[in-house]
Amino acid sequence: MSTNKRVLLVVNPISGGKDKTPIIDEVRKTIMQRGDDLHIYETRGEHDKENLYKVVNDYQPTRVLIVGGDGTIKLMAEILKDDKVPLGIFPAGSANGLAENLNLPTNNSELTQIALSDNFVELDTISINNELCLHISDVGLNAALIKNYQEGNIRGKLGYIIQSIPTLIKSDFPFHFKIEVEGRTLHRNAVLLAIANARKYGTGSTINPKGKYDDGLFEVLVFKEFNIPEILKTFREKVELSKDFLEIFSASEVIIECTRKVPFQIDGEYRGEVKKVHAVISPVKIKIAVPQKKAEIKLKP
Ligand SMILES: Nc1ncnc2c1ncn2[C@@H]1O[C@H](COP(=O)(O)OP(=O)(O)OP(=O)(O)O)[C@@H](O)[C@H]1O
Repeated sequence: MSTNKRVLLVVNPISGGKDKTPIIDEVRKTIMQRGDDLHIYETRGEHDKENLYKVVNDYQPTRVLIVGGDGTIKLMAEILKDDKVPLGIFPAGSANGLAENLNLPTNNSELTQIALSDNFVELDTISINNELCLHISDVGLNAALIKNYQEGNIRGKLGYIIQSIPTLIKSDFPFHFKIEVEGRTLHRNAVLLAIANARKYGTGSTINPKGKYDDGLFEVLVFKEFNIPEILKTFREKVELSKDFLEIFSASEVIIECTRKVPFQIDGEYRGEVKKVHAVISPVKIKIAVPQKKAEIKLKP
């Protein structure tokens, strides 16, 4: 067990509509038992980046624990910018896309032990339109759903379910995309085009069965039709999806253009409508504490 760590605990009080007190209490207790030092920062939703830059500079944490969803993990990764300070994650968002891929337990005491442990994975990140993406970004139907969710006032998975039917009715899919990938130019009609570093969405749906977090590549996923039986298949552990439904390209860079503006999201945060998306694998890697073995098996299938 390593001692004398300076642990920064970053808590998003609103994420997932859940009370974070039991997690904070568990972390406080464990840190005290270990004789480590703890500093807690609660996000406010405004000026968090500037505030956290200052906290990191002043406190010089040796470990950062995050209680929140992908948005909060991404915020911290953007501030730390490299893999020197490992992260420990407590999935407490509405849909925990990144954590869904790491096989983390749900029990707070186990999560705390893992978050402070020295068993790590190093994850690739993607720079998309000059913004860091850790998990999945997409243009099309899913981004429209995220926009409607963020404009609605019900948090958590229920909020997404409530918005799904109106999103489907209002959305003007399919969209026509020009895709420049690995020296080829392709034209595709699609309902949704995703750039994925991960295998699963936060809902647990496996959309990128061959995805590896640490191979220096991401996948471009072209969902060509809105096909409910195929969508339901993605919730199984071993997935074989039809090529008429989904086409996949592995790449280190892609340029996507659409003839009209399409809703766009990065790691669950809506970023407006765009006509062009440029994604390239980023030099930033992030180091995350994970359970021994289990996560390795998943990440290197
Ligand atoms: N105290 C706060 N009040 C309001 N918004 C906040 C606060 N702290 C953080 N936020 C917002 O929370 C979002 C990040 O949430 P995160 O991804 O961690 O969890 P989430 O449950 O997935 O979020 P959401 O339910 O909004 O999808 C950011 O948009 C950020 O601005």
